Amino acid sequence: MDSVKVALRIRPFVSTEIDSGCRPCIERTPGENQIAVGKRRQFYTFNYVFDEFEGQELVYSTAVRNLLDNLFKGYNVTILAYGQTGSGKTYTMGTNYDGLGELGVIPRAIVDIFEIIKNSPDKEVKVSVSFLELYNESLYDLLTRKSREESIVDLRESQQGISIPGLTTAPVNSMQETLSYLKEGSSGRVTGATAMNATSSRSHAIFTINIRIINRDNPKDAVSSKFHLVDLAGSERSKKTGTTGDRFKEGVNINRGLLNLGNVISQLGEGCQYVNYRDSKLTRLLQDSLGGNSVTLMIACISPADYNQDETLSTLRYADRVKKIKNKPVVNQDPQIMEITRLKKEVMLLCLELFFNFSQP
Ligand SMILES: Nc1ncnc2c1ncn2[C@@H]1O[C@H](COP(=O)(O)OP(=O)(O)OP(=O)(O)O)[C@@H](O)[C@H]1O
Repeated sequence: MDSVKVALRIRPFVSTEIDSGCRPCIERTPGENQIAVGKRRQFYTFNYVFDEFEGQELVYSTAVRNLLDNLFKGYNVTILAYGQTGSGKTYTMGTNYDGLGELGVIPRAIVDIFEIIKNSPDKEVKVSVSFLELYNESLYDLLTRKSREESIVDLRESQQGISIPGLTTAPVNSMQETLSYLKEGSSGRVTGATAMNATSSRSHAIFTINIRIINRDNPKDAVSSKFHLVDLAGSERSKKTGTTGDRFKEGVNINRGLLNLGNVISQLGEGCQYVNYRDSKLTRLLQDSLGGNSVTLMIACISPADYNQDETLSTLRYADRVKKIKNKPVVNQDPQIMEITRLKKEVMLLCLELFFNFSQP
């Protein structure tokens, strides 16, 4: 089993691209999961490629449905939608679910999870959900009834792993109930207009489905897993998105989080003993779902337009780094051990500094 897979999704041209006379810059190799970009024909291959003619059902049934098996076996599963602003992440994930139109990944997965539970009478399955927004390095609980200012929560790290005290974790018993939480939470997410997308998501949205499966014949036989469905904020260049002021600051934070995520992913790929999860909230939050006992799918979303070719190439390079992780090493994430290593490094540096100071004539 590959623990990391990458799917590429090319969205259709949107009306603004058609109106401004954009030309396609992506060519798909027929019958292959491969594309060529631009006049120089730079080739990229992924586990899956979905072009503009392939809809939500095909994306879900090909790349996502099979991951649910892992979830029910006790693996943490993470799906990350990555791409520049306006490339189709929210559409693909179905994060802004309103019950209308073609369903994205999250609502389809919810439907299937409850179908699996219905067909497993020998198991008692407990499901709960939470919905977080990471905006400007602050975490907001999207399911709380509190005011926006009071809905800020924070991460706590202990030997048991990462926890978020005070986060609403709502037990759910049906598909309808779960979908209503998705709908309720997404209505509170921060959006803002950039030159590239009128309702650009300015935050990372993380919808989490927690599952506990207990064997009715043997209650000691139980497994727990987490399904993180992450709609990342758009990677962007402020010049192109035309952002200034608050929007610019948001952009800086978004890009920093995505850069750290990329670094963590590279370190996992290189088999590094220590991984810098601590550099951003996004990576700390996803720590137990990126390393170790987990399965990850990245859906890299791109626009087909030549106007966006540079951003498309940067998304493809990012996705290519992710693809290189074949099987994640089980990484020592014990915060105490990481802290000791950090302290050891500091002591060594201090000793060196002292040595050089004293050896000066
Ligand atoms: N595969 C697709 N088929 C049809 N329309 C699509 C597809 N993907 C995206 N779109 C449309 O493109 C527009 C931008 O998509 P979306 O808002 O999902 O982008 P995004 O990557 O989430 O942007 P941001 O990062 O700014 O939030 C929307 O109008 C959406 O409906």
